[in-house]
Amino acid sequence: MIIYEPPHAATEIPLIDLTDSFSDDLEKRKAVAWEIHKACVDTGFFYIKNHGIPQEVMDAQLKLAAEFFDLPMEEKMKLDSVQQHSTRGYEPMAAQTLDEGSPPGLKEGFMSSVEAGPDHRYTKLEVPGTGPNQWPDEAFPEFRPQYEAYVEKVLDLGRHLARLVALSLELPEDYFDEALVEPLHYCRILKYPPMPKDAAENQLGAGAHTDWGLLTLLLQDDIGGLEVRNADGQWISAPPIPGTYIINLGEMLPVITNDRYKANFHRVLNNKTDKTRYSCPTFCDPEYFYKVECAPTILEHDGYAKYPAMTAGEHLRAQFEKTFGIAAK
Ligand SMILES: O=C(O)CCC(=O)C(=O)O
Ligand SMILES: [Fe+2]
Repeated sequence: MIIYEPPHAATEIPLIDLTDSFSDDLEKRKAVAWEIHKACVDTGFFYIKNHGIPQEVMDAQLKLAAEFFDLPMEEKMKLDSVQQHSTRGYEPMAAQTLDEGSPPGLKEGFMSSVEAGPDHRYTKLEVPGTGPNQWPDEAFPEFRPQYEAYVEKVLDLGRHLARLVALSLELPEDYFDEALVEPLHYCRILKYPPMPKDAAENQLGAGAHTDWGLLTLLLQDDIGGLEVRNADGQWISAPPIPGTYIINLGEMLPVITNDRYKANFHRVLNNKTDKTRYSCPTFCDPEYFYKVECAPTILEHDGYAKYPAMTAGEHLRAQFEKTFGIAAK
């Protein structure tokens, strides 16, 4: 029975070893799921190690990010995401305001999502925000194949984590499988330059926000700056730990769990070093039409759903429109 426990005010983000989660022994997988359960209740954030993605692949993705942002501005602007209302492609510096009332985050980005060509069901159904990705094929032909191979690996890890989350909620292990056959994913690379001397007092790299979907798998380099808000409202640091991913829960998990699991606020501080920070968050979210609703194990216990069900894709789209100021289409 999954009872409600008030969260502890964590002072650090737990590090979970995934080795046993790949075991054939269900009890071993459940033991890892229990660690995840505790982290989801308290912080909604945890590091994972021994997750199966080789260090070389992680390093190569961050190197690819640096090489992409080094392209001439003219090449990057050919992929401008906001101009094309697609949210895919290049995100110029300071294009996104995650924290209303604060200056836009001082970061530059690139994002890919589901590759929806003319025959894709999303295109046929005119799903908002859908379409093909924008790749720098001419200026940087190696970029797309490497980026896509990385996304595939991370989404596999996302599916694996979703199975552990299902176990952690006493649900069938495959509870989220259908939603994640073709996840409505977003993979971003982000560049946070050293902060200019004249930056506004409240300038951040990325303003405080909660992520919007199911699970985020964040790869960060060794510069640091990510902070997470704990149950007491204090900001705690999520420093780089080599070889790990930081996993955090998006806004769908509180809906699924009647708030047992947290989608905590996080932000990226001013980059006060003289080096550029690179990160690569991948948002592993359910397919567009998936109905996000209170899970049966929770409903059985609580007797009611705290939130109305929502369609995964509609929720994500609304958040894109809000933070990038894109006109709804
Ligand atoms: O760059 C980071 O470390 C975090 C970025 C982030 O929180 C996001 O893109 O949602
Ligand atoms: Fe985030």
